[in-house]
Amino acid sequence: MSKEFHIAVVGATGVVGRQLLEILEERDFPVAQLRLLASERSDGEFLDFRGGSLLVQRLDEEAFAGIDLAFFCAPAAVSARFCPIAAGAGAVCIDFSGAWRIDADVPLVLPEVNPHEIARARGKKIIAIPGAAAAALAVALKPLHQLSPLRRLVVTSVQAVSGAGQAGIDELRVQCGELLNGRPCDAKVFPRQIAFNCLPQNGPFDADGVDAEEAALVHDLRRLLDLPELGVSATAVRVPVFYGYSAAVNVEAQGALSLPQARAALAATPGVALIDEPAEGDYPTPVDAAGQDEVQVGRLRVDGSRPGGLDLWLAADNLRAGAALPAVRVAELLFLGREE
Ligand SMILES: NC(=O)C1=CN([C@@H]2O[C@H](COP(=O)(O)OP(=O)(O)OC[C@H]3O[C@@H](n4cnc5c(N)ncnc54)[C@H](OP(=O)(O)O)[C@@H]3O)[C@@H](O)[C@H]2O)C=CC1
Ligand SMILES: N[C@@H](CC(=O)OP(=O)(O)O)C(=O)O
Repeated sequence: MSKEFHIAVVGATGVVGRQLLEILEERDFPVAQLRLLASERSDGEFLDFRGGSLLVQRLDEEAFAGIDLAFFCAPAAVSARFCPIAAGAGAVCIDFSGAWRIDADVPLVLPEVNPHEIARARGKKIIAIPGAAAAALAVALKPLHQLSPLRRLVVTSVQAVSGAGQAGIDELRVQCGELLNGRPCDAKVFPRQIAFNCLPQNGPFDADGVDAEEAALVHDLRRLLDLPELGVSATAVRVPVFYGYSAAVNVEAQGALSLPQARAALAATPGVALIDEPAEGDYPTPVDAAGQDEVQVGRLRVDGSRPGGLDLWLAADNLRAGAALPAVRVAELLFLGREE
């Protein structure tokens, strides 16, 4: 009989955690035992898995005994504290948060983009998954970089409220209801009203006015593409969209990027869906990307203002394509030797 694994999911009740359970089920990951962990708020709740109901338990230091693989889909502070504890108990940790991505000793893996990092990940106990924005961008930009090395990017990152977890979704829903009924609304999760608005802020600003999400996007993208010197100018905007990450990207490559070449390279890339029929009004949107495994790319245009210039627009499901699916693929590569 093939081996089955003892798995813990920290943050199982969150939006990423629930998406992860769905994908483990869909892809038939061999699970001997699934231990669902969350904060004390969810202690005693049940979540569905493979037709049954599993109890959610409060995360504590004893939670990782006998666990082979622990997915961490909780806030970064939880990962920072508990990944070493889980690793000490013998588990391999796959972390979705930003806690470990800047640690050069921790592999940052996205199977479509840097599968060679999997070799480095073997033997490591903590492995990081990139943020959803960097993941979607890296998948779409790698084939263009292979055509002509990238010199500089200008990215406007357009992020759904689900990027801020279940609380972000709830805040948009409540604010829409209040405003449509002529009542004032409170902002608790986001810094200002998000309903019917756009906020050029996703995290705290540093002393230079750079938003934490922008800095993380630049860092993760350079690391994934193995281009530490890549010029990236990023602006992250939170928009009143429930699900789906999108971005407008201006690419400057070292040599000319022709449209037919770029289209052919993107169309041939696993993990990319080229949706680029502007005359028929066919282009990616976050609503269409939600629920899909691929990063959708379209609106390809030559940027005639500079040599090697190209503009594009992309959209991807931030929870699925940008987070839970890459994490399960990493687990498949590490534990099952499964290749796509
Ligand atoms: N949302 C997205 O698009 C993406 C998110 N990520 C990262 O994934 C992680 C999870 O995000 P997301 O699912 O959106 O967030 P949610 O807020 O929806 O879920 C957070 C989860 O963490 C649990 N949790 C919170 N505090 C603790 C604690 N002290 N101890 C144990 N569990 C705790 C929550 O449990 P409870 O329900 O009991 O509160 C819940 O299960 C974050 O690190 C985020 O940055 C990464 C890529 C994309
Ligand atoms: N921060 C992203 C979601 C995400 O990718 O999480 P992380 O910060 O761990 O990369 C957002 O707000 O939309």
